[in-house]
Amino acid sequence: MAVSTIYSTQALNSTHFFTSSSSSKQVFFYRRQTNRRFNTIITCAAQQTVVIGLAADSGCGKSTFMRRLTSVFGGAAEPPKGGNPDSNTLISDMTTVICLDDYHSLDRTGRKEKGVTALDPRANDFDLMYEQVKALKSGIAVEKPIYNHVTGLLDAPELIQPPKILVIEGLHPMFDERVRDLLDFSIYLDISNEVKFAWKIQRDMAERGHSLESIKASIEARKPDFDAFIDPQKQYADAVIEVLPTQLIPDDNEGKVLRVRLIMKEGVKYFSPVYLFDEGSTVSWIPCGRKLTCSYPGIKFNYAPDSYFDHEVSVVGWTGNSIDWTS
Ligand SMILES: Nc1ncnc2c1ncn2[C@@H]1O[C@H](COP(=O)(O)OP(=O)(O)OP(=O)(O)O)[C@@H](O)[C@H]1O
Ligand SMILES: O=C(CO)[C@H](O)[C@H](O)COP(=O)(O)O
Repeated sequence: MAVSTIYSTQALNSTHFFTSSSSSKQVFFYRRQTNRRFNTIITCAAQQTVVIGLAADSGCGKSTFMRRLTSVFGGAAEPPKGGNPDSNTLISDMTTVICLDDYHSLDRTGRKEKGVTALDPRANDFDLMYEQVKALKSGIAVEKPIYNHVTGLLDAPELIQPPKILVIEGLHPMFDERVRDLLDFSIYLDISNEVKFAWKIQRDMAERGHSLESIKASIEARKPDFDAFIDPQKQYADAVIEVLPTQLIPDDNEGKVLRVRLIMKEGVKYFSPVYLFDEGSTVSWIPCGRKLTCSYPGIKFNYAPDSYFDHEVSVVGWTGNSIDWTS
């Protein structure tokens, strides 16, 4: 039996955890609460690698979310020491995050020649992805390829040792059934088009030197493949985080205040969905205006059972000023 607490907030009466086990090998996580209200330290004694899948389109916050996730498990996440400076891998005390872009079978030129995007399964090697994730899960090191985002080429492989927690993040962690079956837990970041535009435009203009027009064109060009190959994966996720524009501020143009829905599958082994106040009930909560530091109603929460792709889920939703997980 294993327990890992991902997040804990006293205010919401919520403890979010998942567990993993097998008959022959076991994984144990122990939670030690610190004095700080929102801080949780996790230690882990693992005999089998736990595999977490995180799926989302480009610019939808995978790296940002991953930084928060790995920090919950402890230690700073850094690229492999002494390795390729353009490696996409991040290693911390307990986790290794590998980016599934490394399984692109076609480099940038190859994709251009064949007229396919990186989202297209034909541009990715799912056989190798499956073999390597399976090996790591069984405790075997692998020589994983590197897709170099600076040059657009496939670089020499890097050695990846089996970690306690392996996170596979990228466009397709739940696309191939064999890879999907290796996941102990899966998360899909479902970012609405408006928010995706805002995040990607701000990042790609500031950090990657792209023009507004080229960013818009790239999002549009990817859309058919996104709809065909990326978006459908959310049906398989144990948790979906939907990010939408807020409805709290009428005619909001800034797009800084967001509305988030955490959709948690019921009946997932070792995963207990969080709830507000009373499990199974339907709750809508607007905190007292006198206690808010912003204009009323600055924040709103709700919680209810629901259905999602034919399965039962619990949904916690919130909108307001305090939901930026980038800091
Ligand atoms: N929760 C959030 N709130 C506000 N902004 C966010 C949030 N998550 C991500 N962003 C912003 O969106 C941009 C893209 O995020 P990030 O780089 O994490 O995406 P990504 O999915 O890893 O992208 P890529 O695959 O293209 O490298 C960043 O500028 C980041 O600051
Ligand atoms: O969707 C992506 C990653 O999430 C990238 O577009 C894909 O990996 C190709 O990379 P590049 O544009 O650097 O050639």
